[in-house]
Amino acid sequence: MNEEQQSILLESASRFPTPEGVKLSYGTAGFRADASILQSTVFRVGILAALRSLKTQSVIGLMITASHNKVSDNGVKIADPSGGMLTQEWEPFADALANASDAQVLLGLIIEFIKKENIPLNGVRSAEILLGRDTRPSGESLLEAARQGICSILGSVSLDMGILTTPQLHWMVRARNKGIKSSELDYFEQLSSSFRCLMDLIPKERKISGVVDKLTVDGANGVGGEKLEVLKKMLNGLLIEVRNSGKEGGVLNEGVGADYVQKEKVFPCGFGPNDVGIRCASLDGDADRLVYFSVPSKSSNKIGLVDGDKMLSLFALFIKEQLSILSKGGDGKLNNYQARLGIVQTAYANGASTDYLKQLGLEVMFTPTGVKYLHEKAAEYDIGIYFEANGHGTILFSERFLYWVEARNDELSSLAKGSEQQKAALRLLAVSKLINQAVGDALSGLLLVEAILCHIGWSIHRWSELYQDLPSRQLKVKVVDRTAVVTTNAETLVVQPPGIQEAINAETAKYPQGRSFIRPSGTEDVIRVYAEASTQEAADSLANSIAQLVDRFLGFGSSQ
Ligand SMILES: CC(=O)N[C@H]1[C@@H](OP(=O)(O)O)O[C@H](CO)[C@@H](O)[C@@H]1O
Ligand SMILES: [Mg+2]
Repeated sequence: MNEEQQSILLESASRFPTPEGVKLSYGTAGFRADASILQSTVFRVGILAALRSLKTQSVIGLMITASHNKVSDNGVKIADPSGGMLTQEWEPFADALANASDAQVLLGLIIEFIKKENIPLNGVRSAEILLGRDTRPSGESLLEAARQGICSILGSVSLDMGILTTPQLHWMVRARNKGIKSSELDYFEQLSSSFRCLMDLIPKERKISGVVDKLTVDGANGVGGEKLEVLKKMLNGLLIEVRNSGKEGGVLNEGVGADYVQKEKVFPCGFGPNDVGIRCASLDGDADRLVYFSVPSKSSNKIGLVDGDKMLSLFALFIKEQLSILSKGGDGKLNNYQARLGIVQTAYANGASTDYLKQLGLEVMFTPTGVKYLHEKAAEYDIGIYFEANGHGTILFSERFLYWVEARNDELSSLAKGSEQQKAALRLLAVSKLINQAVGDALSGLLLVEAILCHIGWSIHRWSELYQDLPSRQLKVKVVDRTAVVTTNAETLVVQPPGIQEAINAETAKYPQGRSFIRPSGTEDVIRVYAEASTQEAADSLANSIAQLVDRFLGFGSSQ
């Protein structure tokens, strides 16, 4: 870095001092905090994005959002060239940058990192960053801070893509780096045309009227509702009513949204007793999470929740069926490919969903919590389906598999045009275009659910009855130091502190179908407790006992 570059960086960094006494960390979801203290963090993430772009010689994304958090919060995260999350190897550098005490320290860190990573400051390509933000009022000024950070690395270019859902920005970064059409309109066109394609491929005898009745969506008063209003006009054969689109004056995520609906298991604002029986869905604040629900009775605000596990099961059923149809065709040279279909869950997946998936003969893998882990695992398969119970997930198709399906489709076009095999190939290709390959995406997930329900002629109730969720309970426990808990085996076993896992085992063994685990949260200063058992009372009681154990071993009254 020459002197001119250094003095530009120093000058702009001095305009973004760090707030006193704040330590931030690039967790599972990037940096998040009250928006009023984030200017310097976002500025520095702008620098990080520019360096990442130079290092990879690719386009990088920078998204300003705090997802399902309250409206006064905000956050910032990076999309890597593939459209996925920032590589975990750079997270410590992100932490160091965000917490550097002043401009000089910051400059020192950057110079050292450029050297260590061998980042070409004067490479063939200069840095190029796509910027997106959700609807939070603080987004505009934070975006300006990001731009200043990017500009402080000489020659870097930032492109403001406006208000977007998080998955839209990830999708654009991926498309741009692949050299394919990458505008917001291209996104809508790809989703809507692949959805129409799936609908056109529904077998005539399965087109049961009345199934594709209207879908009613809670937009969390955020960006997802706004975008769905645009997308729904481009669809055929599906009626969508958006409530809480943000235009009605409701507050982002307040009593609305996928996180609220999934955690509280009650209907969101804007829904009520008149909605008994209808098919509803809820997006989170940046539209990367989706859950479905129905209102079972007029007399209560309780809902029937259809969560990420059930979406995963529906997708798995459909993909498995298409693969099986495709493998039945005896014709052609290309009919002997054994596609590997893998399912990825976390320990929070309801045990009944895992049993169901295993009964279908599917390979189910577990990773720690956080989509970056699930995504990585799913990418090992020809088709990898991953979901967190809270509704974040997608289906990944390997390049190799897609290449084969394209070739098989071409072969079938001449050998067996219009056959069931060819239709299955076309459906798989359409799903790979509809479902976001970069990251979980509520809008694309919603269209795939709708197309599949229509294809198999299922109501939300039939879907919900796929299996019966085991009663479960989640609790949070405040402890002295949550990092004292060290887990293994996809967070299902505790190895530190000694003795606690044995105590958990002994407690869990008392309950029929009992399962429980504890882990330190990656986004809150708590230990999370999860328990499942054959009845709700038993799950509650098991969770309470485990919480007491946590308190005994790690709480403020403990001797440790
Ligand atoms: C139990 C739970 O829902 N945990 C969430 C939550 O992580 P924790 O590490 O549990 O705080 O936030 C993550 C980021 O949004 C999300 O990926 C994850 O599923
Ligand atoms: Mg989100």
